[in-house]
Amino acid sequence: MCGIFGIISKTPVSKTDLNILAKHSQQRGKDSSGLFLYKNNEYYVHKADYPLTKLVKNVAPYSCSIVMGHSRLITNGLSDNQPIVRDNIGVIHNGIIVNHEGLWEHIGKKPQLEIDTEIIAAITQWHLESGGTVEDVSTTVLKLCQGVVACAVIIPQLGKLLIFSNNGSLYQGDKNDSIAFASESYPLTQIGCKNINQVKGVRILDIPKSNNSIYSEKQEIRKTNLIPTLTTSNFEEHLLEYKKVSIRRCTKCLLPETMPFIKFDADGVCNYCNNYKLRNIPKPKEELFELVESYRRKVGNDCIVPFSGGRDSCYGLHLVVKELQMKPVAYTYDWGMVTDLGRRNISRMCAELGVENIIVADDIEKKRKYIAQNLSAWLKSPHLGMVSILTAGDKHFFRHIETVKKQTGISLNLWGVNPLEVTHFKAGFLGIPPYFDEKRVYTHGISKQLRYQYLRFKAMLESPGYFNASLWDTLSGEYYRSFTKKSDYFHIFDYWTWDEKLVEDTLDSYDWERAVDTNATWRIGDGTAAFYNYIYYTVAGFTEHDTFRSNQIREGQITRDKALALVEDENRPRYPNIKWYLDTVGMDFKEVIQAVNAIPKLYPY
Ligand SMILES: NC(=O)CC[C@H](N)C(=O)O
Repeated sequence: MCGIFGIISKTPVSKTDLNILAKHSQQRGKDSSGLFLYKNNEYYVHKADYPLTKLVKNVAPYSCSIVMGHSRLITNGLSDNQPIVRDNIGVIHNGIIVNHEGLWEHIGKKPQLEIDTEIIAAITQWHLESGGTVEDVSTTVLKLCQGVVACAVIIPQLGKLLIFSNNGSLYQGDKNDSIAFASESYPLTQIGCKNINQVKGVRILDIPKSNNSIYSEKQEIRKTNLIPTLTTSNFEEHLLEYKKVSIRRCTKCLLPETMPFIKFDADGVCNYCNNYKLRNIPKPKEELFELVESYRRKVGNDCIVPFSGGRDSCYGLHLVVKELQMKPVAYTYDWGMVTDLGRRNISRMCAELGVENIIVADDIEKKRKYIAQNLSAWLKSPHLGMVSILTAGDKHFFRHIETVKKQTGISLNLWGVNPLEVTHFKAGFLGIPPYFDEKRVYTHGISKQLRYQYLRFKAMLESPGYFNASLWDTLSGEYYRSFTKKSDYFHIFDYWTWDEKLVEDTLDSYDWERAVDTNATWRIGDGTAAFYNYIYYTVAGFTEHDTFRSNQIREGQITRDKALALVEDENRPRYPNIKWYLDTVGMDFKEVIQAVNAIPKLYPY
């Protein structure tokens, strides 16, 4: 999530160290920035709506002996920035406190800001007012708050700085006679810290006492709303079509005649069924235990779990911690299309399992602008084979995982990818035939990739708007997705059966949040899915859900009738989610939906 850091020294901080720490923090969030400083016997807060490295340059706090920084991925409260100050207590926080709204009543106080972080200062004050000790502040905060709390709490009146976390996204190290902390260990090694250790629990440091108010510089409020509040209208909701389509389907699974490259045999069974090889047959778990043995470490984390916050990676993280007994780092790439709910589930799981979360956050405004450019181009010449351009930006996930491996020194990756999630059809609509022997692969053959690029280029020529600033972003992401060598990785679901009921029941035990607009639990952390599935359904009469449920039928997990009933429910347009998507990319709901509805259907109508 956000990146936080601090240097607590008796002499002016090193400019080089400060720049390194600020730069690294920015990897974790770059929506806004903040500094907390001590100079001339006073504490100061500076906040800005631009990157932290720029703020450091502008404020130039090089004569200060205490500098703390915050590089924010905004999740709660757009109108506030960090550090927050309340009752003259300063806080910088990484994480999302998922129950903050309910806590205000418990402590008998009222929020003054929108941001969840404020509750940390308020609980601290409440604890101290009720006669609690400084030593126990963190226990009280962590007992009450659900979700990740990795923070620094500055109490000038008492001359104390507390740094604490419930998931380990916080490290501390020594350098000469100063102390430094950061969200990750890597920048601390870069500045040459010794005795670097992970902070799970609390460290209490002495800082100069001051009874004066923390001086807070007025902040600018950003213009682009990165976390729009949902405003709904019946008019818009009614624009969304959901027509029952009468369409020929495979007699065994649900795939319809509009599925690319589908062929039915004399019994009406499709080639996807006839070529299907069972996927959900786990190998003995002992094999995986043996494979990972040499990666285990006595101290520190030993594997990376790619972590989107969706149901499969959340369940995978649970298995890695609870069953495989490993100490993972959960790696998340936030490109601006992780839903608020997805972010909250990331926070819940990491806090509950005590797992460090390394997040790489992209330039969210830019990424969303790219989506808007591509969506506008798409709407000018709608082509189902080009829908995937809307999610091209997330492929940089594969680039950043390499950075995370390098920075943590951990090579082992354990993936929780659902074996039944196969969506051939997206490239199928572009003209790429299904490759039935495919397992879950992360590397596509070069020739397949070239063919894909060729067909896509042809489709792009139909709408010149595709040749926009995002093109390099798309191509470079795909390059990393397809061509970088992947080593030291295993799939959790090669060893544990993927059983939907078990997955959902397990996640419920973590209070995993479900979506308000669908009964489905798949893809609810992905802000793009509701919209692209709306396109597929409206034009082709099926969605990803049909392909997923069809695999479950083939695996013998559910009957065809049950699957049919499920997709009828799951394919319903998800208005709040589609609205969120179009709001975040800044597109007009009515215009976009009317354009989608007007696309000629692929089925008799
Ligand atoms: N990404 C984060 O860690 C967010 C911290 C806090 N919830 C905020 O919105 O600022």
